[in-house]
Amino acid sequence: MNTDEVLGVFREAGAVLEGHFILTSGLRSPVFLQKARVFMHADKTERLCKALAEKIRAAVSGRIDYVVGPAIGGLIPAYETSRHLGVPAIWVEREGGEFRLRRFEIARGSRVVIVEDIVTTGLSIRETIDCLRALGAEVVAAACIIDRSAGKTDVGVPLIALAEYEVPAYPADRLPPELAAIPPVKPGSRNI
Ligand SMILES: O=P(O)(O)OC[C@H]1O[C@H](OP(=O)(O)OP(=O)(O)O)[C@H](O)[C@@H]1O
Ligand SMILES: O=C(O)c1cc(=O)[nH]c(=O)[nH]1
Ligand SMILES: [Mg+2]
Repeated sequence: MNTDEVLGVFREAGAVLEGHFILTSGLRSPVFLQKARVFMHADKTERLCKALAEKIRAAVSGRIDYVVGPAIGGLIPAYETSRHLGVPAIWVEREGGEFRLRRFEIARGSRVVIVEDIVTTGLSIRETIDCLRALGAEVVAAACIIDRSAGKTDVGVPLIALAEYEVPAYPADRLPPELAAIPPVKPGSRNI
């Protein structure tokens, strides 16, 4: 799938929101990709994640033991992508604000691929990598449906994006006036 097709799926699902959004990194943006409105549709999710699984297979040589999804946004795409890769899906979730693998045990040396929904700064992927490496896992790659940094983010492992879509994001103290005029909302689950 190319970027236009991926964005077409998001638009069709009403998942491209406009307003004033507080992102998980604290940055502010006039656009928010509400992936949940895509993932509520199994057919759309299957199409995206099958294509992402094919990109992962082409990019990663050697075995993949687990796909790991960072909750909440990564849960559904990680599960669906793992189905196409034929490997189990597990997830990290926040405990006291930090990602933990609370429900699973993995052997040291496990080769894992992280599957995220959206990447903006890569912060959430880097936190997931820290958690997995502390458990002795080898993070062979990270993947996402849409990379809002359009390839500029460095997460320290290869990042495989189904689509790259550059969207403006601003520090809170450097908002353009048209954005400052709109009351902000924070759709994500960090800190709630
Ligand atoms: O690359 P980053 O700057 O980290 O931004 C992307 C992250 O933001 C969202 O998660 P969020 O913490 O908002 O919560 P969610 O997973 O519940 O949507 C999204 O699911 C990614 O995990
Ligand atoms: O950076 C984020 O927090 C973010 C951006 C976006 O478009 N969608 C999302 O779920 N999170
Ligand atoms: Mg998330």
